[in-house]
Amino acid sequence: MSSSYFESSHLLWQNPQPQHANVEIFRRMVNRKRGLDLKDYHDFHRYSIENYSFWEDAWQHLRIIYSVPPQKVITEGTIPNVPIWFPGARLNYAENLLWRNDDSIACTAGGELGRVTDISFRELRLKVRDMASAMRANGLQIGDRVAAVVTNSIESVVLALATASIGAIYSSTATDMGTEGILDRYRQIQPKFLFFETEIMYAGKIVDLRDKVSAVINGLHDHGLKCAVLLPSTITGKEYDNVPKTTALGKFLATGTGSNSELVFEQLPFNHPLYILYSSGTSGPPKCIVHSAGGVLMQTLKDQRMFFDMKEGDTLFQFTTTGWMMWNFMVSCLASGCRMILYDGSPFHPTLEAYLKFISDVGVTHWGTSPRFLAEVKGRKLSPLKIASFQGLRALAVTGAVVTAPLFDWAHKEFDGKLYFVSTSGGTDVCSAFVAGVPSLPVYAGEIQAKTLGMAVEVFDENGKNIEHTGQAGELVCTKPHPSLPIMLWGDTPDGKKLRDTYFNYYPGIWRQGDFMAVNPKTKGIVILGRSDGVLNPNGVRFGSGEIYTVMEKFNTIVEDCICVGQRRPNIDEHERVLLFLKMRPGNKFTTKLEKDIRHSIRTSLSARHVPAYIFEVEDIPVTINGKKIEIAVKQIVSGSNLKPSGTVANPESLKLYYKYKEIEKVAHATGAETRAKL
Ligand SMILES: CC(=O)CC(=O)O
Repeated sequence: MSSSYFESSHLLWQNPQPQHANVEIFRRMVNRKRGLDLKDYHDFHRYSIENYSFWEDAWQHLRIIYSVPPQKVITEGTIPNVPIWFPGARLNYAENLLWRNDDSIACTAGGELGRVTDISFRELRLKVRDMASAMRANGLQIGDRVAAVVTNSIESVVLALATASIGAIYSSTATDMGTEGILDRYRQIQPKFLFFETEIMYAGKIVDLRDKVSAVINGLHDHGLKCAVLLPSTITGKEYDNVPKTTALGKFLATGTGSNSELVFEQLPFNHPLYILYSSGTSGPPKCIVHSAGGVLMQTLKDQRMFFDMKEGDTLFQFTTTGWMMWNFMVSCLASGCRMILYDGSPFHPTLEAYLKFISDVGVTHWGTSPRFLAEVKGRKLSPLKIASFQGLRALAVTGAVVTAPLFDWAHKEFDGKLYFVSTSGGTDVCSAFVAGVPSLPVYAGEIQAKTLGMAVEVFDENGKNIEHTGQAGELVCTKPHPSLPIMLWGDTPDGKKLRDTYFNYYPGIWRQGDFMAVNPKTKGIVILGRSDGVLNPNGVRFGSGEIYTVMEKFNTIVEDCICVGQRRPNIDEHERVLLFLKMRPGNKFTTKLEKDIRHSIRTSLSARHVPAYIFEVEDIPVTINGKKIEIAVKQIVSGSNLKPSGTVANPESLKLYYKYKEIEKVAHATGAETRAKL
């Protein structure tokens, strides 16, 4: 196993006033309330995982709005390992987000067209009231599913909150999801209501979605759909009402009682379902992960306030579509009295500069983005501060993929060393973070600072032994329950067999996240090395693709993107072979010299055993519509499987490029890779 994970780690940033961080205020409150002497974040974390009373403290500190208090913190549920949190409590997620009924701005929406729209908390509440009233008038009830194929807009926030106010369950996908991908999801959850965009703009192109609407409605025939509502064009505002079996939004809203109605927040148990999110579905049908209203509320608020250090009046811009859990995560910031920025469209259109300027101009204090995006800005040699002032920006939060030390360094330098760089990792499965930045702890480049409060994260080896103290990499597991465990997988048996098989079977009774991680014994910082099903294992040395990506960061002005996978052909290969595929930036050539430099860098930064067997140039790297590299599909293809691309793949054609590598010897010979590998 490699011990190189922390070699490039170094101190990058320290909060000049750590005592003012929300997490420190919370720690002091717990000390006072419980008569404890928790000295620092690490003490606090230990307390939080050893005492369920921590969650009672969090309930109080996060100021959860409820009508009936809980009888206790936790009790056994019907699905083994998935307890019921805060039994007896009654609350409503939407009520917790809409308490701030004033004229401050709740959402600012922008996009490629350059139009910026603000909506106040008061106006948002009225819109939610009107939507909920129409939904009720059309028969929506507690527990019904509302599905949406929508852009990241004010309307999509209204839909989610109106649904939640009624106690129905909301599920959205992005508009670029293919028809089959949408049907794979919505056929399973059988929505009663469906909301669909009709016309959108992406990368400067007008996309008419009406054929997709028809195909989805036909595909949901006999799956319980009662009402399909079309949103007006996001470009012209025009209402389309000529798609069979649909109603235009204006007509739909007119069926409600509008200003004559009150916004009613149904008072529901803590673990009442709120959202259905989906596993990526790149290697099988997507799983429908049901999250509870209380669980999402507490965990997202905890993460935003404690780890992003968000305070009332702050502004969060999370770049996301409505099909990624970060959208659901972001929406909760309203509960902290914060504003959120909703951006719809490509960050590269009309220009990357215009997009960066937008973020600065709308006064973002907390900017959530992906390492891939930052790597692109870096690769294009752009300096954000030369484009805009970013006044007010305090935190840069990155998630969605492995973040490398050079990327931390670049961001730190580019923002004059002033930003708190928060790297987090969690997932759709928990709609929150397992590990994240902690604003009162030093930031080390290349490391995520700590495990989040209440999350009993450990590192297990293949035999279920905790190997965290060794600094070696293993599986990220969570050994105790927390409030945002999925309450069920939709369509599962009552005893939760599918849920248990998915998360609790590999290590009996213990949550296995499917990520490969290591903890630095010196700093307690964490590195996530990629998905554990993509772990590379040539000649018995196990490592994560993230280690190779860290090295490849050095080449990012020449190589636009890359993907590293293991090839294992049953009955042909004795050992796994590591293959690295490069997509070159336009105008750059894949040369023997570049390959030699890459091999040298990997050998010296990691070890000779990390050096890929072959390096190839490819035209495209497959990614999900959330921008994640799809290693598992490429691994399966090059190892000889035939794979039907799922609707989650943003560029399904790209997968075809990898089939020829099944016959690796032939391709290596024909492309000269065989000779280059020996140089
Ligand atoms: C918080 C996350 O971990 C987001 C993701 O990668 O899906």
